[in-house]
Amino acid sequence: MRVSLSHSLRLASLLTKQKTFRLHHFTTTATPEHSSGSTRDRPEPPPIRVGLTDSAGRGVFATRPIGAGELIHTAKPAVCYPSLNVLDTVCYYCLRRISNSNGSEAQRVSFCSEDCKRRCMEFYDVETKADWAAFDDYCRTHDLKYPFMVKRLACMVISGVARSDSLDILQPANLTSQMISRMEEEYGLLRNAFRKTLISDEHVAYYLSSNFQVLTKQWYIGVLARIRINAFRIELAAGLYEDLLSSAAASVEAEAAVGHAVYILPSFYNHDCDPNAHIIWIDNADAKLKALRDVDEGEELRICYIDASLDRDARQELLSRGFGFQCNCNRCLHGD
Ligand SMILES: C[S@@+](CC[C@H](N)C(=O)[O-])C[C@H]1O[C@@H](n2cnc3c(N)ncnc32)[C@H](O)[C@@H]1O
Repeated sequence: MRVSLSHSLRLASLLTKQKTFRLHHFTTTATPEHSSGSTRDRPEPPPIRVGLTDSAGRGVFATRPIGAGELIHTAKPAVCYPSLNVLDTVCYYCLRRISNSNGSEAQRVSFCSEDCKRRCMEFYDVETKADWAAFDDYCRTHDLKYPFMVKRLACMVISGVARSDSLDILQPANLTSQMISRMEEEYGLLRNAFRKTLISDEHVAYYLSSNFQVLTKQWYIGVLARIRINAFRIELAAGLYEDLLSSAAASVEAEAAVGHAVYILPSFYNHDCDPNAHIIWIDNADAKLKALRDVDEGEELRICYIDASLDRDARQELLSRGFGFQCNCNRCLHGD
C-alpha cells in the first residue's frame, strides 16, 4: 500500500518534534560506514521511514537496500527500568551490568559511570523525595514490572527532563475494565507516594507545582497502555554476539533480563515470525536494530516479538494475548 504523503508528513513532523523535545532520551544513528567527509560529525539519518502498512498499522520501511548484518540504527530508551532482582548489579540509569556495586546503603542503586549518575540525578532526586513503600510493595506483590517504568517517567516529567506526552505517539493496547481498575489503584498509590513527602521540599515543590498536575489518572493509564504493547524485555548479549547475523533476537543466547525499556522508533517495527531484522542489546539499554538478511529498498522491516521457535499455535496465542493481534505473516499463513 502506498503511504499517503500527508500522513507521512504528519508523522515525520511528529517524530521530529519527539526528537527535538527529547533529544536526551531519543537519538538514533545510522551505521558509521555511511558517513563520510564533512558529514562525518553529523550522522546520517537511518535508512528507514515510518509509513502505513496494508494490515498492521504503521511500520518501518527501508529507504535503500540494506545488507545482511548491517546496523540499521541505534536507539536510546525513552524510559527504562531495571529488573528488581538485579537492582544492585546493573546501572540504575542505563542497565549496564556492574561487577562492583557502588550504591551506598542509603541509596541502594548503582551507576556504571559518573555520566550515568549525573543524568539519572536529574530525576532520581525527585524519586528519592517521595515515599514509594506502598507503591513498590503493591507492584512486587502483584508481580508488576511496567508500573516501575511509569514511576520513573513520572519522576522525569516532574523534574522537567521528559514531557508528559513523550509516549503519546505510540500505539496503545486495548484495555479491559479489569485492567483499568487495577491501574486506577496503582495510580492512587503513585499520587500518594508524591503527596506524602514532596510538599516539604521547596526545590521539588517548585517542579511539582508546574509539572505534577499533568500526571492525571488518564495519563497513567495511557502511558501503561502504551508500555504494554511497546516495552522490550532487555537481555544483554555478550560482546561476541555483536556481529552475529543469523539469529533472531528471541533465539540469541542471552543472560537473564536486566530490565525493560520503551523506545520510540523501534516501537514502529511490526512483527513477523520470520523477521528480516532484529533488535539486540550489547552493553546496556541502548538498542541496536540490525538486518538479518538483505533487504530491498521499500521493503518493510520486521522484527520478531516472541520466541520464533515456538509452534504456530503457541505463537498466535502469545501474540493475541500479549499484543492483541492475529499474526498473518507468511509463516503463520502457511501453517509453519
Ligand atoms: C509495537 S506496535 C508496532 C507499530 C504499530 N503498527 C503502530 O502503528 O504503531 C505493535 C502493534 O502493531 C500491530 N502489528 C504488529 N505486527 C503485526 C502483524 N504481524 N500483524 C498484524 N498486526 C501487527 C499490532 O496492532 C500490534 O499490537
